[in-house]
Amino acid sequence: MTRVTFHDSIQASSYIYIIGVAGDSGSGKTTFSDAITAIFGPDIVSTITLDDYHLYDRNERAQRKITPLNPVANDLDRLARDVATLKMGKPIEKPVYSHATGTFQNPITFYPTKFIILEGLHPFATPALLQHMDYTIFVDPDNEVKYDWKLRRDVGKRNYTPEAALEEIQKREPDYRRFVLPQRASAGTVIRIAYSGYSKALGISRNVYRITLGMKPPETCFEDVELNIDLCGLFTRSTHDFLLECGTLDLDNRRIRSLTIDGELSHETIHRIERNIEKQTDVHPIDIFTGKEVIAGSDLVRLIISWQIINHRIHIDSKQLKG
Ligand SMILES: Nc1ncnc2c1ncn2[C@@H]1O[C@H](COP(=O)(O)OP(=O)(O)OP(=O)(O)O)[C@@H](O)[C@H]1O
Ligand SMILES: O=C(CO)[C@H](O)[C@H](O)COP(=O)(O)O
Repeated sequence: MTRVTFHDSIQASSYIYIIGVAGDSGSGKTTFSDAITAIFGPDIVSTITLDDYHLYDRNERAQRKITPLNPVANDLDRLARDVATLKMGKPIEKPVYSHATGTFQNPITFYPTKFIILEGLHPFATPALLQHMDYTIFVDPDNEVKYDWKLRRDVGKRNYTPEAALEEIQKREPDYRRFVLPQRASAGTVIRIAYSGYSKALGISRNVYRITLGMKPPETCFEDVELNIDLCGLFTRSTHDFLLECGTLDLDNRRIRSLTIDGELSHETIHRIERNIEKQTDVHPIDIFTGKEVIAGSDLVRLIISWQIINHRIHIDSKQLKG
């Protein structure tokens, strides 16, 4: 008898699963979204960047003295209508904003895939948007980390001078606090990123940060999660320092459990999680870590989040079958 795989059952189902990834500009949303795509496979995942829903181009924003973080500078009503259409399995005519020129291009027809990631400044900022979200993530780096990343990215890839990029960063901060940060309170998952407690240089040279993953208690629990720490290997083979800590995040008047990872773990430490995901998804091999001897916190967090999404998605199907 042929076994039905996760991919087959997802493809056969009409359910469109929406993942909202919110955070400031340059906070690492795309980096996390790309990892989810790599784990699930690009045939069933696509991403919409909400920058495409800006109402004004770069010049118009400057003239109106408004930042893109202000919801009124974005067509969030159109976005909510488009998400509703996609949820019904129908295509949309999606606007396109170019960061290379700071202007709009011709719209494109966007066909829904089974998982759609909406990443940007306001993916669940209004009730109309929030109601369509199946899974919500808020990416929350410390200002120090965020400013360093944004400066490097905007100068390197978006044609800003260092002075202009810095001025933009300072100008945006009040609007970030007022309009984007409040979404953290409704996010199911919060990812906090700080420079490593071992050394700041590790972030710049090896992408190693102190990552804290905060999660609302999940509707469905993980199956067979083992953080397979080989104690013998820890003393004989492990060459890097790392820290794993279970704690509590007090944020936005709520208290959630958290897992903090700092430093570099040997690949063997997370091997068992990878294998479990492969067993559940039939994606063989999940190789986002191929060639890596050591794994950092953001790698592990991407894996844990993907696994939680898989569990939640399977749960939706089983609820529909029962109901
Ligand atoms: N986990 C990470 N580890 C190391 N560097 C990162 C990480 N996340 C992001 N960065 C760095 O920060 C820069 C900005 O990240 P990214 O493009 O993912 O942010 P973003 O939130 O999608 O930005 P925007 O909304 O402005 O497009 C990247 O160019 C990358 O170099
Ligand atoms: O990253 C951003 C928001 O997520 C940008 O700041 C916004 O899209 C405006 O883009 P640009 O500065 O290229 O005109």
